[in-house]
Amino acid sequence: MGQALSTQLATLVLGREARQRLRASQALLVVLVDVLLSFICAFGVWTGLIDAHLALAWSSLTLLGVLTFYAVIRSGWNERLSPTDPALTMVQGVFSVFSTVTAYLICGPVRGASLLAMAITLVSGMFALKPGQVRRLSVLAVLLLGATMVGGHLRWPDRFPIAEEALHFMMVAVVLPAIAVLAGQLSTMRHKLRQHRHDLEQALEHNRQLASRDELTGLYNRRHVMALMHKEVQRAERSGRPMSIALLDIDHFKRINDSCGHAQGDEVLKAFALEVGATVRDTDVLGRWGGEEFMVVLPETDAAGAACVLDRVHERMRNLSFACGSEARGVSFSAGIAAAAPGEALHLTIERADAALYRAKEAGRQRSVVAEALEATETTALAQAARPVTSCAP
Ligand SMILES: Nc1nc2c(ncn2[C@@H]2O[C@H](COP(=O)(O)OP(=O)(O)OP(=O)(O)O)[C@@H](O)[C@H]2O)c(=O)[nH]1
Repeated sequence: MGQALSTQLATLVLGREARQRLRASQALLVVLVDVLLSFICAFGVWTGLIDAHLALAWSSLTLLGVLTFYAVIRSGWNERLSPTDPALTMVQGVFSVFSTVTAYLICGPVRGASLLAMAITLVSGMFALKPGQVRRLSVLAVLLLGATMVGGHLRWPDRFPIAEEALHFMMVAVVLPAIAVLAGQLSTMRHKLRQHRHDLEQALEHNRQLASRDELTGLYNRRHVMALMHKEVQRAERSGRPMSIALLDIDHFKRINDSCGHAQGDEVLKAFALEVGATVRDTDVLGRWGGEEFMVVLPETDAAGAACVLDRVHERMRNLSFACGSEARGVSFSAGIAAAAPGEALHLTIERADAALYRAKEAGRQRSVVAEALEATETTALAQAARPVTSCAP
């Protein structure tokens, strides 16, 4: 209950989207820092070190500014107003420099303390800005403070004695550029880290591919097909809907290798995989079972439906040819189809498909054999014309 309330509150204050939440929380942190600085200012007023009117004006304007930044980010306008820097870091940095310079002007004898706030501005910029931006911000800060010190001394020599201003300026001129240099180093480290993370993600993706894909054809490998098959069997068991598998084997593939070369054999395997993939449904699973064998898993499809799909694949293969020397050759395949029987172990369904494939080869190749339970009925690619077209719809 309490957690739900705090989640709701966090969503209300920061929004939902992760990046915007981060930006809003950073803007709120700046608001918090400026509220605390306002308290310090109030303490300065109370001790008589800072003029009350000036302190009130400074606090009001500063808080109004940083709250405006928060409101712009929370409303999502930042993404429209500043697509290149949606966190508004640079604008907030410039605002902060001006606000700190103003604090320096109004803080009387304790103005040196406001220089710390300038350092905070640049340090916070280190985490979000590019090195060039932090450099520009530090140059702006040094110049603006320098001008303020000179102007302050010329206008009010008693309040801004030359020795103190020179000392403050030297501090600023050393510390702020040093922060800018550190920001550059931090940015390089961040860049390297990002690059490493990117490389790591790519390596992981490559490993994932290797674990589940066949390198030659790009199809799922046997292990992954098995895993997907198990899932499909479970789904079929739950829904009570049919599911079939088909084991495809290219006919006389050894001859292709022997007479056209292994490299051409590889090309045939790739072309074959493409053709089968283009024929089956997107929801079907196609994988390389090994060598010149391929497995198709057909969810929500009974044996007759699977035979139709395989007939379409046979039909398509008739148009596939490849060059073997100066000769154009065709590719055919045989297939064994098995519909998973309710409660049947997957390896038994595979065995039935394998036995049906064997029968297809035995019967003369370039055909599919459907295994029905323990019996098998034969269909040939040519018999497709005799089937009702509707049952063969893709
Ligand atoms: N080019 C190539 N050949 C492969 C690959 N994997 C297996 N083979 C070859 O595929 C051939 C399979 O031959 P067989 O099992 O005798 O079968 P087949 O010649 O297709 O004869 P049937 O299946 O009876 O029609 C073997 O010569 C294997 O070396 C591969 O990745 N690339």
